[in-house]
Amino acid sequence: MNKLTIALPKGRLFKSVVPILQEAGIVNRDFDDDSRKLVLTDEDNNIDIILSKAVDVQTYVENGAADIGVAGKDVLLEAGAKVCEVLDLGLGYCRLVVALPVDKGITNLSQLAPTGRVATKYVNVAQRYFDQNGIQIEVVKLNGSIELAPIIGLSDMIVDITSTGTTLKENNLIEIAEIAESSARLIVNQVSYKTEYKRIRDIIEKIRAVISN
Ligand SMILES: Nc1ncnc2c1ncn2[C@@H]1O[C@H](COP(=O)(O)OP(=O)(O)OP(=O)(O)O)[C@@H](O)[C@H]1O
Ligand SMILES: O=P(O)(O)OC[C@H]1O[C@H](OP(=O)(O)OP(=O)(O)O)[C@H](O)[C@@H]1O
Repeated sequence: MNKLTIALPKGRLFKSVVPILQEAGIVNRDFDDDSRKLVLTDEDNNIDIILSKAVDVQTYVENGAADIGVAGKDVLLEAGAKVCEVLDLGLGYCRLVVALPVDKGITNLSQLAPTGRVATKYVNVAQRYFDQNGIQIEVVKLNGSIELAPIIGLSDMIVDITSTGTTLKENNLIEIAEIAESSARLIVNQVSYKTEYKRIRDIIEKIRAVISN
């Protein structure tokens, strides 16, 4: 049996995904939260778990460095990675939205000026969305705390994910449009899906059984 490699995001999804893999019997061992190890081997199941930044999981999977991975749909939409998206894990639900300061008095896209400056991590998603809506934008790429940009005048609006809505609210921002919904997806390398089809299907079905319980 060949060794399979599963890439997991180190961040907020990790704690929710590991118990699913354990309950599905795909991995037996425990994973120490405090460990700095980036490759965790489960000898019994012949599986390596590699831990990467959430945005990088799809890169490992697309290039075959990992056979399977877990990535947010937001990240997949942004990267456009050539991977097989095989299962919605129903975790990490959030929405990609356009938001701007409440005090601008704008409540929907049609009230926006024909040009504007947008701060975001999701530059491709944002560009595509505004192109489709005939609004010319300049994108300012940021890597976090996106909500800060319109407050301090770096941008007119933002494209970012929202979940509870707390961050938008606490920074006096209002959502004016939803671009997409997002949740964590199981992704598979296109070649591995063919060469290890039976084993990977078995893994998918075991995970499906756990999450549909
Ligand atoms: N507030 C949130 N609520 C629910 N899901 C979220 C939230 N923020 C992010 N997610 C989802 O979880 C995925 C991973 O997010 P996470 O914050 O762990 O990664 P990250 O933004 O790359 O963080 P870091 O840069 O700290 O590693 C995102 O791609 C998204 O799908
Ligand atoms: O609607 P909420 O429940 O408030 O969640 C939304 C926030 O969560 C994410 O930020 P994260 O915590 O990943 O920090 P970041 O700003 O550094 O990306 C996202 O970028 C929003 O800022």
